[in-house]
Amino acid sequence: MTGFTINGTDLLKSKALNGSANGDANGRSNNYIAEECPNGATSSTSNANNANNNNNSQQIYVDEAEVENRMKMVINEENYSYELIKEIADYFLERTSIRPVIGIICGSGLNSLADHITDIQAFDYKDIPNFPVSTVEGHVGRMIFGYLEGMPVVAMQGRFHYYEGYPLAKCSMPVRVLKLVGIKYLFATNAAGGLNPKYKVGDIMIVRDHINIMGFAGNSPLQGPNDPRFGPRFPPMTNAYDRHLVRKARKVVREMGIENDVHEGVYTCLGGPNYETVAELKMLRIMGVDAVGMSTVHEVITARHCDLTVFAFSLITNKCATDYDSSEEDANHEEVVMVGKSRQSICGELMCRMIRDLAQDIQQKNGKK
Ligand SMILES: O=P(O)(O)O[C@@H]1C[C@H](O)[C@@H](CO)O1
Ligand code: HPA
Repeated sequence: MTGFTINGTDLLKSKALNGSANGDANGRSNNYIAEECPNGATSSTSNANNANNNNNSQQIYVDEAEVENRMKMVINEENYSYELIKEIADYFLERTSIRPVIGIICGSGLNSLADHITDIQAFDYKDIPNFPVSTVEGHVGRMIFGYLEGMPVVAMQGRFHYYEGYPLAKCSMPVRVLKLVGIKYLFATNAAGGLNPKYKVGDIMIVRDHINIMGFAGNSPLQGPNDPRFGPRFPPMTNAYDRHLVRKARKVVREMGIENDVHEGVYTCLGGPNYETVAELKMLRIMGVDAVGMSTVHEVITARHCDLTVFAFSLITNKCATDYDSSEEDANHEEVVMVGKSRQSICGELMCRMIRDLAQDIQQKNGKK
């Protein structure tokens, strides 16, 4: 027999059909009953409704936990439960006494942002149980705990991208680990193509907002069952990039005297790994995109879902070509990483000054309490 499904779950393969260890003597373990309707279609009801169910359909009893398990498998093959993420967070908490307030994600070519961290304790991704590994050049693959401008921080030297083959939920799973480690702020950085014609290679764009293009196609890091211990089913994204931190960044940039090289704009993430066509870039520009990349958006969505305060900036590593006769060199990762390295000191200074300023704010706030 085939054709018994609830939410895509093949009920015929369910344990309960063959009698469940958790069920009653008849194998009626839990709530769900699948019915083969006379026309061969499948429907489901709960036990509560079952008393009135006196049609001639064949009833099959299914283990509820099994159904839930299978739903998770169907929706997200690599589901990280709260418990598993907590295990990863505990791995760190048991090995370091540093309790970070800020988490930093280093973008392509921006590993050196973590060079400013002192008293470091580093963990290679490959040694962390259940943690993915970095496969992209320019992403070292290390988690670094330490102090930056006196603030306890943790930095990811290397992030995970959709094009590496990781589902979005797995790409941004480390953000939840950092949340359970105790961070309150997420500082995300990335390398991006400059689509706004005013942007030059080497400029910095403070991210004011994003357009979640992958979300338009129904792909979200929050897809699948929601665990309210992380956040609500339907989180708002109106203040995704904290306005106070954006304002602070503007002030810091003025103090550094680099306001001509720094912009505020809208970032978008595409799936990659290919760079964009001219037609795609033209469309993105019409939509209001200033910089194009392959990361960050899903991390920010995950961070806001668990109520982290987010700041992000993009290093413009190449100019996007919006006409076919453009004199721009074809986008390439070597250039991306090279520009990252050549602008590491300015990006590092921006990060350090932001954290210094934020540390003062936090101290003041704590003093007032
Ligand atoms: O990790 P980020 O977003 O900084 O890296 C960008 C996007 C791609 O991974 C890569 C393309 O060159 O750089
Ligand atoms: N497009 C997408 N991702 C990028 C780019 C780009 O031009 N540059 C760096 N990352």
